[in-house]
Amino acid sequence: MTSQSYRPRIVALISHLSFSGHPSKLAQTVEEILPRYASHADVDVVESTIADLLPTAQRLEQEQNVDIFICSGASAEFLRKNISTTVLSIRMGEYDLIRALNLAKDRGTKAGILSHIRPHSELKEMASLFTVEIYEAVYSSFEDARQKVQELVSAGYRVIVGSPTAVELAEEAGAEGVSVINADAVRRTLDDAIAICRSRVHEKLKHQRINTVLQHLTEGVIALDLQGHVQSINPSMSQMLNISEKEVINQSSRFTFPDMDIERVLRTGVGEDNLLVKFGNRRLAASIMPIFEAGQVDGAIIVCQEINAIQRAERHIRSQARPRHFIAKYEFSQLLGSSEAFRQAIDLAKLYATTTSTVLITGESGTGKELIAQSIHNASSRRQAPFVAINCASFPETLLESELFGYEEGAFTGTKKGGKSGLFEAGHTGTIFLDEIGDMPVPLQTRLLRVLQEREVLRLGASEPTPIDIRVIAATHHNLSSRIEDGLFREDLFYRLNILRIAVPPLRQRIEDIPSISNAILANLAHQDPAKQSKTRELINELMPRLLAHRWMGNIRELENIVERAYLSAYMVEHGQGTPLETLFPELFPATHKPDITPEPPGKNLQALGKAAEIAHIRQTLEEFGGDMTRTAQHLGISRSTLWRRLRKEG
Ligand SMILES: Nc1ncnc2c1ncn2[C@@H]1O[C@H](COP(=O)(O)OP(=O)(O)OP(=O)(O)O)[C@@H](O)[C@H]1O
Repeated sequence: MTSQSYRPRIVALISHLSFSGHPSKLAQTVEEILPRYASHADVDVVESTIADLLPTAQRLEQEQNVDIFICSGASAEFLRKNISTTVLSIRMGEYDLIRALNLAKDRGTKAGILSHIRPHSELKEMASLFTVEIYEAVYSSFEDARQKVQELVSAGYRVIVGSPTAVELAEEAGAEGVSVINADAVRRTLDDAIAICRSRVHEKLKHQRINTVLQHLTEGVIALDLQGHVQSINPSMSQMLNISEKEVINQSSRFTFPDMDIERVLRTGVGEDNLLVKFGNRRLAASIMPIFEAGQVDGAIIVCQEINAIQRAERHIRSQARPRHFIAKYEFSQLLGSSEAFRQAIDLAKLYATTTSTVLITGESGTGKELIAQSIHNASSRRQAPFVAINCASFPETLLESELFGYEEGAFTGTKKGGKSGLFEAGHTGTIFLDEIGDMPVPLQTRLLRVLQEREVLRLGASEPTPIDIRVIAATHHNLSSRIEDGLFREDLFYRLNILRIAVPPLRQRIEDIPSISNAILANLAHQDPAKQSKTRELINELMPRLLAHRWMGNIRELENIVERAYLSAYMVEHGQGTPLETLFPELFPATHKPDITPEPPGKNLQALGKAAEIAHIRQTLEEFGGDMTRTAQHLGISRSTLWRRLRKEG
């Protein structure tokens, strides 16, 4: 129901000393004015004897869902005491009185006015205007009215002015009755009745709306009356205090909140905010606000929240705020390398991207572990959420701890106001990349294990953990098994991390990628200078045998460095400035690189050579043939793929 669609149900209940069954004059008057109410209210006229008044009203109450009864004088008063539905009395107005007095004047007699409960203050003045002697008798019940009429008639009052019942009583006593109730009085009463019904519905709907809000609020709310008694309590508050609505309604709030000075708020009308109250062993943040009605304090409202819930919400908000730098840049399509070994690693990574499990990436420094981690994140369902990366080897233990887990305000000296969220919280719903996990101090490994197991983090100095939803990708260049043996890595953490594993091959095990990766790095560097690009390419081609034979301890990072240097040197080399390549790229021409043993002449059966000598020999031959793998293989009497394998094994 809306307040617009609502139609008040009103019954005009007209009572008589005796009732013939024919509509009375008053009933006819009411019926005549009803058409003007037809569009916005349902009004019925019901007549009964005074003796039948109560049962009739009760029957109507049950059958018709009546909003308001309208009734005259003492009948209204009588009904009000006996039924719960609102009863409005049809009251005479000043104008009705003037007309009645005018009538009495025409009859040339003294007039008795019969008023129900309240006398008319202006009556005396009015009477002098009409030169009529009047007497006002006030009655409180029907029996009282009958007695007053008899007294007036005995005292010589021949005209009695009053309600329809007073008129009947006057006639019964042999006097003339003049009714003050006319169409105007009925109209006024009906207008009042409709206004009351509408404002009640409006209030009811307003209450329903407020109640719906209260029912769904996560904050606990209690409303108190002026005496501090509980008027209502919402489900959150019941749950927080672990008490049922029945237990507290109409009870003094003093027992519920002994720490709160509720009386002072009700007395002074000044509320209090940010209070800390204890309820059992729960800590609540509370505020109490006065409720004003027509400018006067009429009660108070208490709003409570669990401190832990506030802290949780605050952390959640912090972890939702995503700084711009928590973004993964790389995607699988940007990763260079088409060698079998690298493609196998990437295929695995792509497969892992479809899951949310923890991934452990192993491989030497500079092999692209972080790029693979970023690509997994960007190919996963978490791509819209943060990607947070931290190098566990580059922080001292205490700093790493606060970076990862955050801290509460006051956890140690120098803490920020409001504390600080750690990277686990910052990466909530996304991915955290823990680089160099093998270097993480053992005490932090224990805390990390807890995060992985419980999926919640405990800030330093906090008592309540914060739930988090985060995917962990860890990477290390260490051999974790030997770290475990040395007591530097927790075995249980290793098993937690080692769910999905990717081993990224070092560059020396995929030397077939060197030409294409160098080209791609160069194209990226020199895309605005094609001439210089081709000069650099010539230089790189010249260096290629040495690039293929190099040990690449820094992997792609090192290759990037060499290509950059080649780019910067290409000009000098072209202009014959004479700087020998050995000087520009000393790592590619190591003096120590010369094998300790004198190599056998080319073509000698490889089986006869020791392992180190074998590799040295292969490298030298490769150099002699300008990096040409096919000719090198032919010369050595092995297949091209064996040649690849031998060079890789060296790594
Ligand atoms: N497959 C690749 N394609 C393109 N660039 C690569 C590739 N692998 C590595 N790189 C380059 O090498 C650099 C180092 O890569 P990355 O940081 O991912 O290596 P890492 O294995 O995580 O090294 P570290 O263990 O030292 O942190 C990157 O900046 C990137 O430019």
